[in-house]
Amino acid sequence: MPRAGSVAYDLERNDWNTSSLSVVVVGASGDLAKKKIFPALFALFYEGLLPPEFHVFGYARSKMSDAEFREVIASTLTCRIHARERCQEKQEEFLRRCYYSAGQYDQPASFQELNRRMGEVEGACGKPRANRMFFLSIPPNVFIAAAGGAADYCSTRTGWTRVIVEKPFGRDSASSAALGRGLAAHLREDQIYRIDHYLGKELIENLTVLRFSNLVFEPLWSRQYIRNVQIVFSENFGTEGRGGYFDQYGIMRDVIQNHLLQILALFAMEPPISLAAEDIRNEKVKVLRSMRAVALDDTVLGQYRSRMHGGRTLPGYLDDKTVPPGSLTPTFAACAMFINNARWDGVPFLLKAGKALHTRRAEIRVQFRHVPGNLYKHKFGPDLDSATNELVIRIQPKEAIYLKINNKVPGLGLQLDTTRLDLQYQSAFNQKELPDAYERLLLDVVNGDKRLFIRYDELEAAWDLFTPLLHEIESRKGGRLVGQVAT
Ligand SMILES: NC(=O)C1=CN([C@@H]2O[C@H](COP(=O)(O)OP(=O)(O)OC[C@H]3O[C@@H](n4cnc5c(N)ncnc54)[C@H](OP(=O)(O)O)[C@@H]3O)[C@@H](O)[C@H]2O)C=CC1
Ligand SMILES: O=C1O[C@H](COP(=O)(O)O)[C@@H](O)[C@H](O)[C@H]1O
Repeated sequence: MPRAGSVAYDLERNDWNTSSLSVVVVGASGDLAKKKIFPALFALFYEGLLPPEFHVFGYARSKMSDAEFREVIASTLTCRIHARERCQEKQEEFLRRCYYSAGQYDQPASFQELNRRMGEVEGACGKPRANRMFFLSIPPNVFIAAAGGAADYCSTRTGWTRVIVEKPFGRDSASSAALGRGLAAHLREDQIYRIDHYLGKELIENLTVLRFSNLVFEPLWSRQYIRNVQIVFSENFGTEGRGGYFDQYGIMRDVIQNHLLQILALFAMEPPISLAAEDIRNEKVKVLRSMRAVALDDTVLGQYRSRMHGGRTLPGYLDDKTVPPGSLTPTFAACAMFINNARWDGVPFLLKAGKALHTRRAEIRVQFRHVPGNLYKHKFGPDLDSATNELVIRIQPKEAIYLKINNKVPGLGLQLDTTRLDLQYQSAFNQKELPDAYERLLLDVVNGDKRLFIRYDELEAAWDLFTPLLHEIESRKGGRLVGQVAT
């Protein structure tokens, strides 16, 4: 999907001559804030993509002064911008705009104090309007309290207030609905931005461009030509200290129900009537509602065990000290899903995700049907599948789009081989690094662009597809895992 414009802040929606922007990171002492949010904000600032009067406020229970907070942020800025020209100078400028306020997530007085500090800083910059963006980077048990604190005591009176919510958005349909009601008690839907960072990845942003701006793909995009679609996520590292969170959720909730299902919806949707957020989200939700819930018979689950690699013993899931002993939580899952509509009837969408596998990779693999009455059939031997055309969209690493085709090997004989039409991003676009997904998504929130955020009804439809299976698995033997496999 093309961006609304190449400029950073959209003057049609935000007049930065008369307004300021404050970004509040709630849970500023945490892992996500340090790993993703601060580096992304700095990258946007470095690129000149944030408005002139821009400030960052950290909020968490940990006690810190502004100076200590700036040190924490400075230690996180080893991001993609690090080696760039004038990075040090820009960092110092960025850090001068950062403030910290300690407080509890459920205490009005703490949020009132945050509001007072924000007002002070915003007031000093002399702009009559103040816009505020909150990123709730905290565990789910304090989501609602913090959303309430931010909305009820820190909403701006002169501009917009927007709140970014991180996954997990509940554990099943009922808890997600409860979370939705909790948020709705404090915020309007148009203020809530449910982030799924996979939607901010470059190749996912490109998916609709590929489909809808090339004549060659869209006519093939249906059951008539596509045999199956595989959406694959694998990581070559395990939970590594995040077991406390992960064990409560498992790979289905952590990756498949959100990241992979969102990719599926974008991949399979009908052409939207425009690129407007609601038109795109209307089409995505139709796909989700046309799907049948995942069946246990169509699912494989597993958990990684310890294994040897390069002379080293890699820990198993249960060796992670943050994982409860004897846990049956799946770290690997594969499931076949089906869309009951005219375009996709009978085509399996295989969603696979696993931690601590051999490689780190995320990709979409589209396998086409065999060529009817293929004149060269005898050249392929008995395994016609090896001659299947396949379109691969590699989301990460080494972003690429390639199409496997059958081709004559040059020379006098008639030998066929499978080769690739290959678009490798690094060489094609001469770009050493792509912006991180959080950069794109944070900028979208600043611009009020919701195309890449999850609407409430999409979330509801997504949980409806997985809740029966998750409940069935968890009711078996009081555990969460059906089978155990070594990676
Ligand atoms: N880390 C990641 O890679 C990803 C995280 N997420 C989601 O983002 C959110 C933040 O993640 P992450 O930064 O890893 O989380 P953390 O566990 O690091 O928690 C963030 C902050 O919240 C406070 N906190 C932690 N536990 C509790 C608790 N039980 N009660 C109240 N406050 C608590 C702590 O701050 P203090 O004690 O100072 O108040 C902590 O620094 C979560 O919802 C997570 O699921 C989503 C995708 C990826
Ligand atoms: O949301 C999550 O995503 C990460 C993978 O993100 P990536 O951008 O590094 O591919 C995953 O490790 C984590 O378990 C999950 O919560």
